[in-house]
Amino acid sequence: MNFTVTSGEVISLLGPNGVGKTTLLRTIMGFLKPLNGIVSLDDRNILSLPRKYIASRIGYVPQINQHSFSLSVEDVIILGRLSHLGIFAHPGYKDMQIAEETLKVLNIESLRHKIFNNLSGGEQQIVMIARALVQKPMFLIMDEPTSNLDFGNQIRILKIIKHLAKCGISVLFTTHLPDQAFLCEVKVILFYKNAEPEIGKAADVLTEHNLQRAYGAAIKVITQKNDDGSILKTCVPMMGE
Ligand SMILES: Nc1ncnc2c1ncn2[C@@H]1O[C@H](COP(=O)(O)OP(=O)(O)OP(=O)(O)O)[C@@H](O)[C@H]1O
Repeated sequence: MNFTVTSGEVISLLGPNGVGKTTLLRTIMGFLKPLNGIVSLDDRNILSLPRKYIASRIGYVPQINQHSFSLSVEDVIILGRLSHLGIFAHPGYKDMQIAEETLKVLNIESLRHKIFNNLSGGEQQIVMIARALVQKPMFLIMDEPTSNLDFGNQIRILKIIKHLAKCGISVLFTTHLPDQAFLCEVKVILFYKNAEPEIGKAADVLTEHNLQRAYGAAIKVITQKNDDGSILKTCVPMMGE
């Protein structure tokens, strides 16, 4: 597969469990060596770039349950600033201010003194997003960022993704909910188990035929009109016989 993520572009990766979405994200970040081909960042092979440089350009939010911190939420978020600091430097006023703003934007100020390990899965997820955002990356990669979140927080994260894109930040995120790709009107990459992935606009790629092919289940794509006249598509998996 071949694709480019331009400034301010949002791409959503969809496909069945185990098809390789996380593996692709880890390869893009240079954690894994590609079996074939090249991942370029700023026109340079990512494998030739120092880890710290990559961390200052790409923020990563892994799938939940991959982190354990006996630190306060505030301290976990501040850790995200490390890629901008010298080896012996301590976070300064500017770093604290960025962390403060991010706590506010994500509406998690009340969690600041709580110990990360004692938070609920959804709360931990939002803190990990905050930790990536304080890096001020030009490119944010998120692996199922809304998987543990209630509807309110799912929408909050999707709005943040749209806001980041408007600010010129590129976002690549995996999801098991095609509705999110429709809501954000993003470009999607739909993976199949035994075929080349399909890349394009959500409305073109996420058809009933393609979704059934990808997930092996009948999925209805329902079109409805919003109050403002705009069209919204939503997916409903069918039980079948
Ligand atoms: N470290 C590893 N060593 C060996 N195989 C691995 C490793 N990590 C993942 N795999 C395998 O690679 C395949 C792709 O896994 P990956 O996690 O990329 O899938 P995914 O599409 O992200 O799945 P999900 O939607 O369930 O998160 C799976 O078969 C998985 O078992």
